[in-house]
Amino acid sequence: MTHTVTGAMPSHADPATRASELAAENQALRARMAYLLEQAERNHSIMCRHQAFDLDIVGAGTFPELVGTIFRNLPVISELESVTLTLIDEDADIRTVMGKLGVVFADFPHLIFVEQVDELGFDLGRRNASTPAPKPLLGMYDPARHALPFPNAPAGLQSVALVPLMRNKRIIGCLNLGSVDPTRFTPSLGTDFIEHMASIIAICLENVISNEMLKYIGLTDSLTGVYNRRYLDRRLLEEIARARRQRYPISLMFIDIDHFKRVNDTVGHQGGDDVLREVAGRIKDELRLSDALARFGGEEFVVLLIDADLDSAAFVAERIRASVAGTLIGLTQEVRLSVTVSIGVACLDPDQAVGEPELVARDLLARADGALYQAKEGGRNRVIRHLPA
Ligand SMILES: Nc1nc2c(ncn2[C@@H]2O[C@H](COP(=O)(O)OP(=O)(O)OP(=O)(O)O)[C@@H](O)[C@H]2O)c(=O)[nH]1
Repeated sequence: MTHTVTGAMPSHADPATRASELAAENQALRARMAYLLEQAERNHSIMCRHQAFDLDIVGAGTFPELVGTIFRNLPVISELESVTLTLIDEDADIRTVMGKLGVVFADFPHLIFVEQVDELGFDLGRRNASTPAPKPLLGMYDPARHALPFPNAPAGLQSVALVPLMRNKRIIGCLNLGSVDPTRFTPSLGTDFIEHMASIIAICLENVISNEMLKYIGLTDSLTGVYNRRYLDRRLLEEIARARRQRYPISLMFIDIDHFKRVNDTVGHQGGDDVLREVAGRIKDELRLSDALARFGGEEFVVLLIDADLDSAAFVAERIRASVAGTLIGLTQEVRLSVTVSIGVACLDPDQAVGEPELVARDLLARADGALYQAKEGGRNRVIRHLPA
């Protein structure tokens, strides 16, 4: 929209003509003012929406909360038809950890992972510490060229901006913006605003990913990759509360590798570690996703089974026992070991789970541990249930 305003030219016309000229000039100035005001208000509103967005993403505490906020809010506040995010995840660490923390990637169809930075499509040349960050790529949407950043492109997509996400001179991914307006992203457009937005998103992503990684490390056993005791203690309290509310039983297994000292003595500590990893894997293979497996320390594992009574827990325990005992564990081509486990199982009946959750948890653990002791005493390589009195 353009407005032309008549300049204040001296007029030699008669007073009536002069008055009507001034009135027209005045009206044009008012229209111009109204237009500028409208623009200022619009810009102010965009600024406010972006500030609110920045606060939302800075406040996101988890990875799904952050990417969810970006995909939900950015298209609305920026009036875009498509917003996607590509993250570089060389060794699939982000996907592995987020998956273990319960992130369901199917919930985020606009989240794309690539292994290598050159898959993002920027002209990177030879980069070193002083090379400036690559500039955003703006231009017409090309279905073939933009298939990776826009896997589910909305109908009528016309122009796109691929904005690198930088952290400490390193490209961590790309923010992909798409519009049905062909003039929205043209190569000549200034990119300061979208670069600023991408820099905030990059900081938030890095923070949240580091936090999730730390959370994961704090809750898992570094040797076997299964949960650790701290996680299980916490989860057990939550599950006791939920089982009481929803009135279903939960069961707990104590699993201990038999004569593990002998294993260490025979194949050394490294070999013993390999056996621990293999046993953890075999236990895991027999469990449902909702069950939790933790290494409790040494050669002892605990499994928490949700919505499982004593019979079904003992059935799973028997499968685990058979799986460990059934196939030799191969440490090298030559060294193959026969390993067995003893398992104690106890169940928490929601009707009897009264009292402080900490005491209920301690009692359940003690009952399963007591059953394990009986399994050891009874000759090992067996499952013993703790029968309610
Ligand atoms: N390789 C390895 N060994 C461990 C680890 N943690 C504990 N151990 C060993 O596990 C063995 C446990 O031995 P014990 O508690 O005597 O029990 P056991 O030999 O398994 O005998 P039973 O449980 O009675 O069948 C000890 O030798 C520990 O040194 C570990 O992280 N790696």
